[in-house]
Amino acid sequence: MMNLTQLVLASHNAGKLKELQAMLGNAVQLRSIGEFSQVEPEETGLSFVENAILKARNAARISGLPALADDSGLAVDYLGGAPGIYSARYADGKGDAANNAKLLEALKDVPDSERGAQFVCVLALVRHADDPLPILCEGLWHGRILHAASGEHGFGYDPLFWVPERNVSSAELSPADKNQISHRARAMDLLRQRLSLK
Ligand SMILES: O=P(O)(O)OP(=O)(O)OP(=O)(O)OC[C@H]1O[C@@H](n2cnc3c(O)ncnc32)[C@H](O)[C@@H]1O
Ligand SMILES: [Mg+2]
Repeated sequence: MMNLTQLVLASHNAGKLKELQAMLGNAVQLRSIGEFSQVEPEETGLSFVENAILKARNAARISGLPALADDSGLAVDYLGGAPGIYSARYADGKGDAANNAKLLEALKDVPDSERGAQFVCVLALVRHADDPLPILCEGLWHGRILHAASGEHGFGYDPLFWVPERNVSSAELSPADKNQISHRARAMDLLRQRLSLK
């Protein structure tokens, strides 16, 4: 279908690169878009799908290579699905710690029964910048927002995300365990099937 030995990952997030490369194993080598450009495209879409496609096209254009993008985020039930596609910018670009602090504040005094949340991941793969048929795969991971951060692994909102099937936070899972069950793992399973990898 395409030369997958040279796939560029359209992400400036080191945590994503690590997880996606671990999931792909030796089948495909991901090159970071950071090798080609430090400029991050503006994520102007209204959906995870639109932003994933936008990032993939931008990376393919800059690198001249097929590109994989990951647009992801945390949708909190009590907040009507926020921060959602704005998860990275929730605290106005001040970073993971500020995002987490803002989320805890927004859910202050909200009982466990109303703290449900989903991690969402959309992967978009384009063969070239103007590809008329991007491959799209999505994954959801259901959990609950904790009252305080816990755990050192992962990145982003992981310390606040309670994983009911394991009784730990997502940041308390080993990287290998997270990569078996996360939203990103589910999306990647679908992508592997679509590409006939495995
Ligand atoms: O757009 P790129 O360059 O890929 O990097 P980014 O970090 O800006 O990525 P997004 O725009 O997709 O925003 C994703 C947000 O959701 C968070 N997030 C996504 N997946 C996560 C995960 O597995 N664990 C914790 N937080 C996650 C992440 O920390 C960001 O705040
Ligand atoms: Mg982003």
